[in-house]
Amino acid sequence: MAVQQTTVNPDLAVERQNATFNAEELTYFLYNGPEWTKRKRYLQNLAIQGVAKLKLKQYATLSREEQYESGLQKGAYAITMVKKLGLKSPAERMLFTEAVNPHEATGFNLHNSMFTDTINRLASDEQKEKWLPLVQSFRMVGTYAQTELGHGTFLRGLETTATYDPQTKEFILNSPTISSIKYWPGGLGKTANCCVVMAQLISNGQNHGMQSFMVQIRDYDTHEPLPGVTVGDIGNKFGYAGIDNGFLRLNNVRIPRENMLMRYAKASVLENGTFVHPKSDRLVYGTMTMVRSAIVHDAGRGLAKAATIAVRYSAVRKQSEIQPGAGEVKVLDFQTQQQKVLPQVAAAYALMFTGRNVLAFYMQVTSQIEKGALEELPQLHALSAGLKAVSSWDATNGIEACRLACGGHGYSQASGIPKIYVDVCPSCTYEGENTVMTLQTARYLIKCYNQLRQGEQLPSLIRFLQSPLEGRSSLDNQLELQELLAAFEHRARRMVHEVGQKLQTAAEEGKKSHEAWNSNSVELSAAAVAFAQAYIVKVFTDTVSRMEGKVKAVMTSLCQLYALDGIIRYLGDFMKDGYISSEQAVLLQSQLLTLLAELRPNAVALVDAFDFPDAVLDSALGRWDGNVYEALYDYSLRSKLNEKQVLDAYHKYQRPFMESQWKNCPQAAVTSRL
Ligand SMILES: CCC/C=C/C(=O)SCCNC(=O)CCNC(=O)[C@H](O)C(C)(C)COP(=O)([O-])OP(=O)([O-])OC[C@H]1O[C@@H](n2cnc3c(N)ncnc32)[C@H](O)[C@@H]1OP(=O)([O-])[O-]
Ligand SMILES: Cc1cc2nc3c(=O)[nH]c(=O)nc-3n(C[C@H](O)[C@H](O)[C@H](O)COP(=O)(O)OP(=O)(O)OC[C@H]3O[C@@H](n4cnc5c(N)ncnc54)[C@H](O)[C@@H]3O)c2cc1C
Repeated sequence: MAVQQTTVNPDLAVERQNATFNAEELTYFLYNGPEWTKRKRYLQNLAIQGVAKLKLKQYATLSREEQYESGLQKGAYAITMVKKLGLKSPAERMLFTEAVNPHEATGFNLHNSMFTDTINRLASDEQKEKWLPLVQSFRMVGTYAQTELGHGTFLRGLETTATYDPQTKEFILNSPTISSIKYWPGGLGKTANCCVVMAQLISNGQNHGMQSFMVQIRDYDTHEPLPGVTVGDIGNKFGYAGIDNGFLRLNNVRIPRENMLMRYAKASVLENGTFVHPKSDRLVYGTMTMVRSAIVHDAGRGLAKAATIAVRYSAVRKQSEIQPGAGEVKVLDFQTQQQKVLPQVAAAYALMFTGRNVLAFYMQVTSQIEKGALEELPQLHALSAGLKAVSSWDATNGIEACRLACGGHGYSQASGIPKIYVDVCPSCTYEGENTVMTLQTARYLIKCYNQLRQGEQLPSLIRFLQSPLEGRSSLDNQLELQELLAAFEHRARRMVHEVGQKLQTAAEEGKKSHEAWNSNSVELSAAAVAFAQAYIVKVFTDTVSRMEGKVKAVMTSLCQLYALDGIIRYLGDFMKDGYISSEQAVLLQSQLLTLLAELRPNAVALVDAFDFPDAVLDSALGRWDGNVYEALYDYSLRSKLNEKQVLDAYHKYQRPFMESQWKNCPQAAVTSRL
């Protein structure tokens, strides 16, 4: 029987009353004003009511197969409604879809994202004209098949081949080895009937590197695999149960010449098999850059949900006394608890702001690329790769910190946090494994360092590298945002210069550059992280400068907390060259604690401002009304194990085992009750 509660837990209500700012105003800032906020709420309510009508069981109680089915059902519903409502903007589509299947990946995910985006980006106008109507009407359901069993990171090592046959004007696709089997693409196993396959293009006996090809893998009507195609689901994973990540083996599968994606037409294979190089070999990597840019905001939003759950729960969970005899306190009143959850709130805001910023940069560079100007592509690649790594690492660690902050109940699926965690943490791996991504960023930073040595001007993104290395931080207890930013930029500058110098020395000593690179790669990766963190602090400080009134005051403290938390975590980096002195370090540590106390009364309002509906959080602990115990008990009553009092497993295994144990025990036969 469901336990009903309508009133708000007074412990949570009082938190909202005590806030020093109006959470609604911050919500307006996050969602571009009152009108957009209204629209967001309208769309999310519509989605939630629509899903309720589907009468689905709670996600956490479903088996893998049921989660896959529920994913398709909800995915289909979301797509139908998005079309019906005519939602064109990515933000509207994201908000609607998030409310339908929050952190529940579906078989359609890759169709809607990487598959469609790759066609838009890499297909010629004629190809788009042919495919997009089929894609949009779901006659074609696709995915992005790049990774193989043997290689995900090293794309030049991919083994799938597309060999051009000038006689028939076809490509012949093959997976020549076990390690060349495509492995991991989302929706490939059971849902997709087509995919963009990344394969080595071989023409006139020459390998021209990775290109993309449209390959039909299943019959449009029967959905059976086509001849030469072996395809299936890869099996259960750490999470992502709703999505059929798949394998694909191709054996002499022929596709017409026109199925090579030919947007950058000069990259196409002429009928006689001559290959004409595109303006940049890296244009074929464009979809990955787009998703890496999008991951930053998604990581922040995932962390924001976990932080909402942990903060609200910490404000209603009472445990132990601070003052002996004075009664139990909210766990949020413990300084240690504040130190666990408040930096996560700060990081969530920081990543969401940065995510918007990098997406805007992505759009700007993409429109330049469309006009043939590729100058800013290296900056975009370096920035998106580094931010993707730092944001997904921070969100993953932060979500886990939030789960631990919820004590035992955090371990229950009812908390909602495990579902968020398993959805966010693979972003450390997919779209470029994080360490590999930081090393890509480092490659760019070192290039800039070398340009600087040649006396060249650097692009604005990286201009802070030009400032002098000497100097000391002026940080004091005012925690000026510009001083905090200066500290992050100084640290990044020092780290890039230091490792750049090491590479330079190695070169002068005649060491091979690739060996020097590998033996300095821990430092190179750390320098890239420092660069990305400085960028995030910059975006956060710039964003706060555009705020007003009480919201600005609170967000300034939150920004200070974000920066201070980073400085304290990486204190060695900041002190190494004496930029921050021991006295300043002591001061900053105590300022961090002061900030925690200062922000404590606003903790609930800060997470309320994210404006997540209960259905999106899907959490007994993070619910708006704070009635967590009723919700937890209700969740338990609905456990499948509770559908019967005595389970078949009792008769099949437990009872026979018990009997086998007690048969030699004389006392055991005495009674059936104690
Ligand atoms: C819902 C989840 C769905 C998930 C889906 C997936 O996971 S899908 C699967 C996701 N899979 C992955 O994410 C796979 C990850 N792996 C990769 O992306 C690549 O193999 C690599 C980048 C690691 C190396 O690539 P490489 O061996 O070709 O490169 P290199 O190191 O020899 O550098 C050569 C030059 O290229 C430049 N450059 C490189 N990338 C880009 C770019 N995107 N843009 C622009 N430029 C780029 C680089 O800066 C360098 O420039 P420089 O200095 O010469 O001027
Ligand atoms: C949930 C999920 C969904 C996915 N969806 C898709 C999809 O839709 N389509 C698709 O094509 N793929 C997909 N992938 C695959 C994903 O893109 C790859 O797993 C990812 O790119 C990492 O490659 P890898 O698995 O080969 O890791 P590896 O490269 O084997 O990484 C193993 C270790 O080696 C290290 N390493 C590797 N190379 C270097 C280097 N050069 N320098 C230093 N260290 C290195 C890494 O840091 C890591 O510690 C998905 C993966 C997951 C988990």
